[in-house]
Amino acid sequence: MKRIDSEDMRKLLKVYFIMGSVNCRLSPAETLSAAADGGITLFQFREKGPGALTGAALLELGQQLRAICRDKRIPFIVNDDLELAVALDADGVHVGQDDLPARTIRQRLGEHKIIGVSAHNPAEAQQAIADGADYLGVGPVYPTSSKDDAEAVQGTAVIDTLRRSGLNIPLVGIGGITLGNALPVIRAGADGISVISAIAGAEDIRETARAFGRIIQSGMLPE
Ligand SMILES: Cc1ncc(COP(=O)(O)OP(=O)(O)O)c(N)n1
Ligand SMILES: Cc1ncsc1CCOP(=O)(O)O
Ligand SMILES: [Mg+2]
Repeated sequence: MKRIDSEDMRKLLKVYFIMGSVNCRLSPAETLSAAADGGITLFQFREKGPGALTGAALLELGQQLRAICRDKRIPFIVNDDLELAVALDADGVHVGQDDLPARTIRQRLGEHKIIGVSAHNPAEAQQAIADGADYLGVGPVYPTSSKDDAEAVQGTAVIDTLRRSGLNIPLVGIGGITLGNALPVIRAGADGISVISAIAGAEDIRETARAFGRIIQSGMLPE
């Protein structure tokens, strides 16, 4: 099977929801099901941070969330952990600058899986593309409390810089994105937004996911 087409990738990135058990107010299964009902377009299982599950419990949660994604027809990406991704038959893997190189992931998974790479500047983006990345995660755009070791806040300027340098690869902005500040990320050139807390911690998860979709689709804030 062949690599995902760039235009199909852009569609999947519109509302990219990321979470693990530590991010959830409800159970992870309830959280993901509600977000899926609200129309998220891609999901990343990121079991990370204080209190994160390991071993059999990690695998069990991964299997549960993977099954929900299959049922709702949402592609399932695993953060960092290539072996977990293989065990769960994930649709792809996301890696950062301190993780396994995208080239290694591509060699192991083959052409048909989705590979995402975090990039903070044009040089990292170029390397990711050369290594076979299908999309980039760029940020943190705004301050975030969901990642202790996040790089410095970059604002939307970093996305603008990447696009002005001629890079056309599908990309999402990430970090501190809310319903109120998502539009500038899209206007700077991102194909979508990637969100943990604004969806996982929302009072109404389904409606919040739905509202993100409307904003990204229309390019406008609701009345
Ligand atoms: C879509 C997306 N973009 C960026 C990241 C961050 O990846 P990384 O820099 O490896 O940090 P961790 O998430 O592993 O802590 C991401 N996970 N997803
Ligand atoms: C994983 C990650 N990478 C850069 S910022 C971030 C956390 C995003 O979480 P939130 O949407 O809650 O700010
Ligand atoms: Mg990582």
